[in-house]
Amino acid sequence: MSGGLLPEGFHDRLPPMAGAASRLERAVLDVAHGHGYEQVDPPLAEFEDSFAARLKSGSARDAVRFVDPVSQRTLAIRPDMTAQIGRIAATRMGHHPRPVRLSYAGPVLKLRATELKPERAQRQIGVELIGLDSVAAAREVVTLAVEALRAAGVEDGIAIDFTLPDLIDIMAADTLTAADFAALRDRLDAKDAAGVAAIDASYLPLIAAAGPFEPAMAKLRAISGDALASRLDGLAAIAEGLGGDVAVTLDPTERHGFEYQRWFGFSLFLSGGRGPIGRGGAYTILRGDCSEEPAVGFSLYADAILALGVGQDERRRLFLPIGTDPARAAELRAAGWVTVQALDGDDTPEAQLCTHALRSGEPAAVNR
Ligand SMILES: N[C@@H](Cc1c[nH]c[nH+]1)C(=O)O
Repeated sequence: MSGGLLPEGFHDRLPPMAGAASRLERAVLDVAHGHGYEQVDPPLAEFEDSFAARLKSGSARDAVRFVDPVSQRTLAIRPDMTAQIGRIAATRMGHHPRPVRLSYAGPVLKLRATELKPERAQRQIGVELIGLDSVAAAREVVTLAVEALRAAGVEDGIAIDFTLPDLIDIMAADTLTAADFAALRDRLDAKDAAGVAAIDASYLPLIAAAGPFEPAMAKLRAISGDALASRLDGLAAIAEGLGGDVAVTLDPTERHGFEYQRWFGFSLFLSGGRGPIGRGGAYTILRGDCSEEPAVGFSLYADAILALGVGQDERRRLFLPIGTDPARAAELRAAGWVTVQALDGDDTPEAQLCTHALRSGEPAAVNR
């Protein structure tokens, strides 16, 4: 058969990965629940405009779209869940006192894959805190992301890279022509020092103000003067909440993957991984009545985390020969065993991928 069973970028999750995926999801949502975040579960697809217009600077660019034969309207499959959480907070939960703390988990579908991220069908697990984007709110969300990863079984190797997605808007929008401003953003995105210097050499130090957090912050403070002082103090306070075992870096002009995040954003990495395992930051929700509402949150990318082996517990399965007393079997399950009952006399522990077999009423390791 040509082309395989599934389109490129789609995959089945088999045992034991599918089990690891649901344990990861549970662990993250439980930590969020413990901090007051309650779960919402929006649908897989909705009106395209919801994705395009709910978040300031958001778009439906990444979404697979189709015309719904029933409503005759264009629907989009969600490429990201944050806009849906924003819609819920702004509409059906619009009357709730702020801040509102919500969590979510579910599949998303990207229109295009990239070389670094060939998967189109992915799963997000995240939280959004709606109504505030203060330093205290940001600090809560960032530390929650780290706590959730730890609860999911990540012991070490967590790294956070902070960015200031609207930094250039603040520093340069009023001082450059629109064309130069666009070119500057483009060259900074490409980290092209010669290109930046050709537009305005005074922005060149921004490229150098990247790397380990403290020295990069010092460089950025030196360049940016008073305009950014309060933001940089805020960022320092967020980073301070993380403790010494998280590697913190700053890449102040990084905008890739931060379409709608504004005053601060962050990418999460695990050592050994190729790309980010999550992103987050502060953004603005557009309410239907033209008013705006600040928010902050993060999404973890389950597939990227699972690819690093997180949450795969040792498989321990106990084979129960035919005729095993059901009461004894129940006792063993209550003691934590996974039991696999033989259904006929020909069945074997090996065929059932069992690590143990019940011999004379007690579990014994199967020699393989
Ligand atoms: N949903 C964003 C991350 C985010 C959540 N909240 C704010 N930002 C992403 O997946 O990249």
